[in-house]
Amino acid sequence: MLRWLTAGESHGQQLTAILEGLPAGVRVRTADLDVDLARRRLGHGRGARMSFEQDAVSLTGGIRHGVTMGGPVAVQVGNTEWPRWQTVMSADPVDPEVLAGQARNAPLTRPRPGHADLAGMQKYGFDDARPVLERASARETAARVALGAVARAFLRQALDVEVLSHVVGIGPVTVPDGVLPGPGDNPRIDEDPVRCADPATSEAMVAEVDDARKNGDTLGGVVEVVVHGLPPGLGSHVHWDRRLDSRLAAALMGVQSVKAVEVGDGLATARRRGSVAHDEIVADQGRLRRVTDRAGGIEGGMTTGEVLRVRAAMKPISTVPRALATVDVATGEAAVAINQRSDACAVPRGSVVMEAMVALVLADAALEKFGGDSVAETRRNARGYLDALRVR
Ligand SMILES: Cc1cc2nc3c(=O)[nH]c(=O)nc-3n(C[C@H](O)[C@H](O)[C@H](O)COP(=O)(O)O)c2cc1C
Ligand SMILES: C=C(O[C@@H]1CC(C(=O)O)=C[C@@H](OP(=O)(O)O)[C@H]1O)C(=O)O
Repeated sequence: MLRWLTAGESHGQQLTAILEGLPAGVRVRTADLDVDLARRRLGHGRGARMSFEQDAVSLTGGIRHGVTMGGPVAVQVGNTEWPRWQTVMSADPVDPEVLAGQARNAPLTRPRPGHADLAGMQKYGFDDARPVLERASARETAARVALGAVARAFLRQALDVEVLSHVVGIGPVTVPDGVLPGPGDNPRIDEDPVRCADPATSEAMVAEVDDARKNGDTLGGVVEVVVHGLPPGLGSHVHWDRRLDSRLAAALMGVQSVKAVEVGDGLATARRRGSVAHDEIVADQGRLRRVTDRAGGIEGGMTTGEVLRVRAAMKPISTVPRALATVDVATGEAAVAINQRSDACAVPRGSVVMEAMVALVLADAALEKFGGDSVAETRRNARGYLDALRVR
């Protein structure tokens, strides 16, 4: 079983993440994590913070000379803005007079509709949104992306699996049907300002983001994660919490701002007749494959061996510059919501986070199926299984 956990606040000293259960022998370097962390900072519509802050990543456990040793992999993602926040976010108590002089420490009492502020303040008994937003913030996704890079290395080395993603919708602008990136397409997609695989749609998406920003507004959208090279049989039909679709949905729903998850053709499938909803099976050079992939590579809670496609819909950023109505909880009076700097649209950045979540779930499902205390053993087990399938 692969387990992972993150800790840390948006303006804290660092994020900390642990990945437990990975076999020995996975080749992974700090530079591999840097690549994905840098991808998570890009995209038209990103906020100011993404350009001046850096992710200072270090691998602090589980890896020696670029190879995992079988113990928990520990990662730190330092926040380069920490010197400006170390008083306000100090773990130890600070002299109240020193704190009083810090403008950043002023209580945030005008909760933003759409963010975690109000529900978190009510639930935890705070008069200030700071302790809520610090952990609710998607800054935390940097830690997940760092672990996702490790999971991605394992999937590649054990199974030749490639996880990639593209943006299929921003606000009302959507890609035409049938746009499906191939295994080597991520670098090309990364070059696009909104990580869209279709150049004409990308231009319209950029215009939509510019228009929203000009009007003091924000946008959400839809991301599709595409996985090539999966064997059939990851996940299981036997129990709801072992189904791969259920595990993927939970992982993607667990990303800040995700409001819907769709597997394969998802909602469109519900509108079709059965005769044109499913993927017919043919024998092809000793292998059983599907003529279409409407199911998005999952049937009965298990991979089919076809391309996996799963979509996540992100709501618009809740820190809306044209600030929304709220109540100042300090006075009980009507007010406008907290509104400082913010992303206008985080969908391109979000797509990299979704890749990480999918990579972690798939790495877990692969280890459950094939086991292995070393990546070589996992690979051998997977080969044996695939050979047996071919014989049958
Ligand atoms: C990559 C990423 C970046 C985000 N950036 C911002 C942001 O700059 N400002 C903001 O208000 N919300 C941002 N969000 C969304 C908030 O984190 C989200 O609205 C909040 O956690 C509440 O969402 P929930 O209701 O889904 O939990 C971002 C989300 C993601 C995934
Ligand atoms: C810091 C990151 O994202 C942040 C996520 C976020 C939110 O509310 O989710 C709000 C913004 O932070 P701030 O309000 O301090 O400008 C984003 O910059 C990051 O992704 O590294």
